[in-house]
Amino acid sequence: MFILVNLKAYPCDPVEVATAARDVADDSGVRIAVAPQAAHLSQVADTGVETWAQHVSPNDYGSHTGSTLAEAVAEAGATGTLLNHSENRMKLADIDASLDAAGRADLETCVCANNPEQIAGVTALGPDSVAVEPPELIGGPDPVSDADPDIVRNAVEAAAAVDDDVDVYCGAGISTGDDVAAAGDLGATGILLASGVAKADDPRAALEDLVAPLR
Ligand SMILES: O=C(CO)COP(=O)(O)O
Repeated sequence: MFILVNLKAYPCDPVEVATAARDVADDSGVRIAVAPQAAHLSQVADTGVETWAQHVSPNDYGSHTGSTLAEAVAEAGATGTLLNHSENRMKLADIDASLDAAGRADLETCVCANNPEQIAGVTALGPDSVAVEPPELIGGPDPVSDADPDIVRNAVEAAAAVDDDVDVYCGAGISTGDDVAAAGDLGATGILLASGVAKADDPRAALEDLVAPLR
């Protein structure tokens, strides 16, 4: 299982979380990546942890004020990017163009979607992975793996029907190792989480709990 920690715009210390994630990944052998704010990418990448951007713009170099170029996040040390997060939804054509931009910069890609129907649609665009995250469960106490297991099962099935080379992750409310194990049992090959680590009093302990069943 791949554990992708999205720090969103939470007021946590990105380097503290990144250092803990690096150590827990090294110790456990579990693949863990951290997706900080764009301005923190270099600091996070300097810890040695696998580093992802939260978004890249659909455009190339040029007159695009305020954009986050795929090339720039790669130069800052990112090796992957989220796209179309529930809190940063994109038009279909822009997801497609951002996937092209990520490809030019050699970034791994994970496109988020609300439900299995959208998962099928974004899988057709050819990302490396997709992540199903029901918006109503994001940031809440109930893990998607318990609260809506069918959405995960159906997302796995929907993606496989389009392209079975695309990995399917799930997220929303995941915060414990039991949640990670349950997501794996439903067919997900990774999880996307945020508050369970970024808002934890002890992010290192939270990460250790997440990987415990995977050791
Ligand atoms: O949106 C998410 C990850 O990108 C999920 O957030 P939570 O883990 O806080 O529910």
